[in-house]
Amino acid sequence: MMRSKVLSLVPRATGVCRHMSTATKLTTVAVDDKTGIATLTMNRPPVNGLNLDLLRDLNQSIGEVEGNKSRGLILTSSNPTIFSAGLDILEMYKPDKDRIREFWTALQDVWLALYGSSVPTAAAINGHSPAGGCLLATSCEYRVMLPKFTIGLNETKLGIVAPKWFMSSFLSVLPRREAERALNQGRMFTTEEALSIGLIDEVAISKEQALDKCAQFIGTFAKVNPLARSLTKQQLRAVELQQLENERAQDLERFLFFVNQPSVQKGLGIYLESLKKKAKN
Ligand SMILES: CC/C=C\C/C=C\C/C=C\CCC/C=C/C(=O)SCCNC(=O)CCNC(=O)[C@H](O)C(C)(C)COP(=O)(O)OP(=O)(O)OC[C@H]1O[C@@H](n2cnc3c(N)ncnc32)[C@H](O)[C@@H]1OP(=O)(O)O
Repeated sequence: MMRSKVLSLVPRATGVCRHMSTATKLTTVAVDDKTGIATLTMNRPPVNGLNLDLLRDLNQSIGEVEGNKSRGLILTSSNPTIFSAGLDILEMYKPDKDRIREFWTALQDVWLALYGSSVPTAAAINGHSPAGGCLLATSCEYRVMLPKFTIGLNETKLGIVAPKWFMSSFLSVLPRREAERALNQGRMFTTEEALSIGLIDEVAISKEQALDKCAQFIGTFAKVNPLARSLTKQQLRAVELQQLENERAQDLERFLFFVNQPSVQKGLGIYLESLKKKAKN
């Protein structure tokens, strides 16, 4: 039986209330009583764009899963065709100067929490997964994707640069040569291409099957000592995690400097327009 809990959206003590969302549920956590596995579902229409509110919710939900003795975490989306469209470009285009700092800090928090999670993690990628969506998926230990969608780090195509820690997640999954080429090209892979290159681990024909396959992956740790497993994972990921921990402030300043460049703002504006035009047609 599923014990489902919808998270409350109480602002964190350090948060700025003005920017918090309303009663909209942006993530839900459901723990399967039988398996003890938590499914964390993103639910921010129309495309699960990672804005400040969704990032804060994600962080809170990952924290909850860490705290509630779940045996694993499956990340997925309530949208039938989009896992996540990546960072909400509206947060970066003509940004409010305080909010954009909170936004990037929240993104750092989510990556540190997910990539560094002590429980086994898997992504059921039930839709397109560009850029920040790919970051979330590659921060997990296992990926199952549905056919006919795309995944990748397309930043260079947008005239922006994936930060080092985006690259770390990518490099933890792909051979360096493949990762380098894909990053430089800003390449989006189809499900079939992603499978053949190793960017995803399995293909499923439905979301239900993807969730099952993710649960099976998490089940492979059933007979492994949980503390030994979690310390092993954390040691394997320690260098990348520590690097961002040590450089958080510089990483934020680098991002702010880069994103505020007139040429970058211009590019983001053009890209947003093209997305809107496409949506209308
Ligand atoms: C020297 C430098 C050193 C270090 C670097 C330092 C700093 C680096 C600086 C920046 C790094 C930033 C890293 C960025 C990461 C990102 O994630 S950027 C976001 C990238 N995402 C995308 O490119 C995806 C764009 N979207 C799509 O391709 C499609 O929307 C979709 C395939 C996801 C879904 O397609 P459809 O179902 O057809 O939906 P629509 O296209 O019609 O979209 C509906 C609606 O949503 C809006 N929208 C889509 N994506 C976004 C988005 N990412 N942000 C904001 N809004 C988005 C779209 O405009 C439509 O809106 P409406 O017209 O309905 O209002």
